[in-house]
Amino acid sequence: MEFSWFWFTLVVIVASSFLHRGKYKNKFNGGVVLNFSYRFLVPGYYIMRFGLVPNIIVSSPKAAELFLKTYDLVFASRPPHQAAKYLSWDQRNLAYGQYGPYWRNMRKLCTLELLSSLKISSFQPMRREELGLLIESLKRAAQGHVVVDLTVKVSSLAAEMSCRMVFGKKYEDKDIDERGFKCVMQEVVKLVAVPNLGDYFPFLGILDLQGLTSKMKALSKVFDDFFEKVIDDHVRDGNHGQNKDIVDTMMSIMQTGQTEFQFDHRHVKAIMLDMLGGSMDTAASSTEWILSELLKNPSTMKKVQKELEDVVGLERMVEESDLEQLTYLEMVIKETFRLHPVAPLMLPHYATEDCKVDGYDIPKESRIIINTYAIGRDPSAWTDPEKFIPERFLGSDIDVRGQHFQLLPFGSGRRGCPGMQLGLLQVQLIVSQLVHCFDWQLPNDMLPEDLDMTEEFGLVTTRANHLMAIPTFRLQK
Ligand code: HEM
Repeated sequence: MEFSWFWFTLVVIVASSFLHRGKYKNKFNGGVVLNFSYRFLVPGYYIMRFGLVPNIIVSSPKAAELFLKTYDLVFASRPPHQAAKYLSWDQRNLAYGQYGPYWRNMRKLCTLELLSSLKISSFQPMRREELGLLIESLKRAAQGHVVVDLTVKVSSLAAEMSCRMVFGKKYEDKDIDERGFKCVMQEVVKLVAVPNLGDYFPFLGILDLQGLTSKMKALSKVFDDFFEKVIDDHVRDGNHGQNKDIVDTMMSIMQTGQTEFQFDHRHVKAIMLDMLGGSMDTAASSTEWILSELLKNPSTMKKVQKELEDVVGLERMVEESDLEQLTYLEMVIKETFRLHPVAPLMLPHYATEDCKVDGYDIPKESRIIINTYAIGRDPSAWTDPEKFIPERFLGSDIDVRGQHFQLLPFGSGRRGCPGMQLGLLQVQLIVSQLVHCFDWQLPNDMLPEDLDMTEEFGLVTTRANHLMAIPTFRLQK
C-alpha cells in the first residue's frame, strides 16, 4: 500500500489527542471527538487536541453565536500557520492576518476601496461580456446536443471573471507556470487545507517531514514572479482612469501613500492572492452545487425557470438589475448554501486570550473551527435537515449575511467574508443566466435521483465528480 502523509499526519494528530484527553476533560463539556469528518460531528461544541494545539469544534448555531458574536473580539484572530507564512508574504494578507491594527487597516482598505458597491458595479460590463461568451459556447453545444462539463465551464468562467477584475485582463496559462493558472491556484487551496505536522507540533516544522514547506516555498516563488510581472505591466500601462482594476487601485494607494501603514509590493501581492483565492473557487463551487440541486430536483428547476419567465420574459437574457426580483431563486441559493456550504469549516479563528464561554474555559491560543456543515444540518435548528426544501425560507427572515447563526456560508462578525456582496452577485447572475437560457438534461438518460452528490473535502468543498449535462436553448431570440 502506498504511504500517505495525509493519513499518517491524521493518525499522529489523533493519537496525540488521546494523550492529552485528561487535561481538558473537566474543562469543557464535549471531551474528545474522534471522528474527523465534518459530516458527523455532533451539534454542540467540543474540544479536541490536535498535536500540541487545542481545537474547539463549534457545531451548533447557539455555540457559533457565542464565538462569533458574544466573544467575537477574543476569537477574531487567525492561528499561526505554515501555509499563511509562506503563501501570504508573511501573513501580510487579510485572510490569514493576525487581528490587530494592521489587519483592521487592511480590512478597511479592502472593504472601502476594493470590494465596495461602486467598485463591484464598475465590473458589470466585464461580467456581462464573460457570461455572454459562455452562453454563446453553450448555444453551440445545444445545437449539437452535446454533453457539457459544467464543472469545467463554470470554474473557467469564475477564473476569467476574477482575473479581469483583479488584473484588468486575462493572462495566458503559460504566463504563470507550465501547469496553468487554475491548476496553480488549486494547489494553493490544497496546500492551505492539508493538515501540516508543523502547525500542530511547531518543533517539527523545521524538519518539513511532509515536504509541504518546500512545496509552499516553490509555489510562493511562482506567485511572486508572476505578481511582479503584473505590477510591472500596470506600471508600464499606467492606470486605467475610471475603469481601474483591483491592482490599479492598490497601485494608486501605494503611490499616493494614503495608508496610515506601510503598503508596498508585498502587500499588493498578498492582497492579489486573497482576491483571487477568495473569489474563484467559492463562486464556482457554489454555482455548481446550486445547479446540481436543480438538476436533482426538476420541480424546483421548473419553478426557478417560471420565475425567470415572469420577471425577465423569454425574449432577452437576465440583467443584473433583474436579480433582486428573483425571490424564489434566492430561497434556492440559501437552501443550497445550507446543505453545501463551500467553506464547510470556514477559516480557523484563534483565541488571543483565555476566555470563559458558557461557563467553560477556552485556553488562549486555541483554534476555533466553525463547522457550518453540521450547523446547516442541525436537527434542532432545521426540520427535515437532510432534505432540499427551498420553500422552508418562505416568510422567514433567515438570510446568509451572518445575522442568523443557523446559516453561515459567509461567516459572521469581524472576520465575516468581505467579498459576500460580490460572491452572491456572481452566483445569482451565473445560475439565473444558465437556467434562463437553457433547459438542462442529465446525460445517458440518468434519472435526477441518481445524480451523484458526493463531496470532495477541502478548504472549499467541491463535487467529487464533474457535473455533466446537455443544454437546450430556450429563449426566443
Ligand atoms: C460565494 C462566494 C463566497 C463564499 C461562500 C465565501 C465564504 C467565506 C468564508 C466562510 C470566509 C471565512 C469567514 C470566517 O473565517 O469567519 C471568507 C473569508 C474571506 N473571503 Fe470570502 N467567500 C466568497 C466570496 C469571496 C469573494 C468574491 C472575495 C473577494 C474577492 C472573498 C474574499 C474573502 C477574504 C479576503 C476573506 C478573509 C477575511 C478575513 O479574514 O478578514 N470571498 N469567505
